Amino acid sequence: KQWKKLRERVSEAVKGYTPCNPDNCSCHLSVLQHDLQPFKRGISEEVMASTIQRGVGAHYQIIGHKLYREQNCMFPARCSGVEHFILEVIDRLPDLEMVVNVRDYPQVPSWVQPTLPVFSFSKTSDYQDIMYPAWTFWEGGPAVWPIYPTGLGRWDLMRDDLKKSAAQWPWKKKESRGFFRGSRTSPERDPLILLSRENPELVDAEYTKNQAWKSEKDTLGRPPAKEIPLVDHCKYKYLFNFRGVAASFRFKHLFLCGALVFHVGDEWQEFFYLQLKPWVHYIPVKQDLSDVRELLQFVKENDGVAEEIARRGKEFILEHLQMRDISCYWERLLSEFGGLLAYKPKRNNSYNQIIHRTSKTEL
Ligand SMILES: O=c1ccn([C@@H]2O[C@H](COP(=O)(O)OP(=O)(O)O[C@H]3O[C@H](CO)[C@@H](O)[C@H](O)[C@H]3O)[C@@H](O)[C@H]2O)c(=O)[nH]1
Repeated sequence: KQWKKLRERVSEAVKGYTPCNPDNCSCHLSVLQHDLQPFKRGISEEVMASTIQRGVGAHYQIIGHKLYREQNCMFPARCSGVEHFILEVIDRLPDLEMVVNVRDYPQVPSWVQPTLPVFSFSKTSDYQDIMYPAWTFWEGGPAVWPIYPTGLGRWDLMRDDLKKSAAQWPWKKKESRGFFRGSRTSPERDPLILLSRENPELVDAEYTKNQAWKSEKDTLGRPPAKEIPLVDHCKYKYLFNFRGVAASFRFKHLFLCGALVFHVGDEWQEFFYLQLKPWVHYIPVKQDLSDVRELLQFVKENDGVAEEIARRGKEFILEHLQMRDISCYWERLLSEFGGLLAYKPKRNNSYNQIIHRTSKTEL
């Protein structure tokens, strides 16, 4: 009786949910249409020039199916992760140019006019950046010692590893506990760490180091915890996702464990988040975590409901976040963006052509 309301919330959400059309990455299409809306009357050469001049990202040009970039890229591995996908689809792209922000934080606040076209991987509704699939689907993700020394990447390989681990940890074998490992990139994570210290049976959540770690203050007064690879998260039923600086890359991985994802806060987005629905695919948790105890209790006492949400979440990522969906999103995004340029971009001869030795995902 106590859980009637929450059970109803789940069944209503499931009833109201229509699975999206998997053809041509159409699932995520409304996101790029929304992001490109401010530019529907065209992007002039002047607007593009002032975007480039602001220096908030790397200036790319695609001319005659070749990719060129200004010399500088703030994070070369991130640029490389972006270029991988562009090169995959370049034969089908029109001539265009764009500015790609490879920092974590978005750059185009909604209140600033005119809206400048800047591509960023993540934003909140306070920003008008154009979202693109993050570099980390290929390379350039955060380096975590000793588990991901060269940086989190290769979503294709990660998908396989996580699927294998999920098979070893079917729902019935998983431990009925909340789990989180990560660094203190946002203090919004603190309440879960504190809850774990108070009630380790309910949730096992600890801070690890990142490159910015200086003292125990950065791990909330305790020594940093040992890093746990994402595949080893699969032995727990309830996995937590939080924003960090911007969105956290871990969100997509957690689903593939076949675990129930507790998604804290709903401000920070990546291009695929919109199609994941609260109660259908994951458990939404208030940003201040004030409802987390109740939610953990609910899923423990309604194991069948929890298992079904976890199953739907995993299925969504398996079906709609494949490597081909990433390439397809890039292609549609850049094709439509190119169509909005109100001028013909001219090649900057000081830029080098970008050629990757392996630009095919299968290699
Ligand atoms: O023991 C651990 C610790 C971390 N991770 C993973 O390592 C990645 C990095 O984790 P964390 O240090 O917590 O950073 P995040 O806050 O998730 O991500 C930061 O780093 C990203 C790339 O730099 C940014 O885009 C985010 O906005 C920023 O908050 C995540 O995928 C974690 O799941 C593990 O698998 N096991």
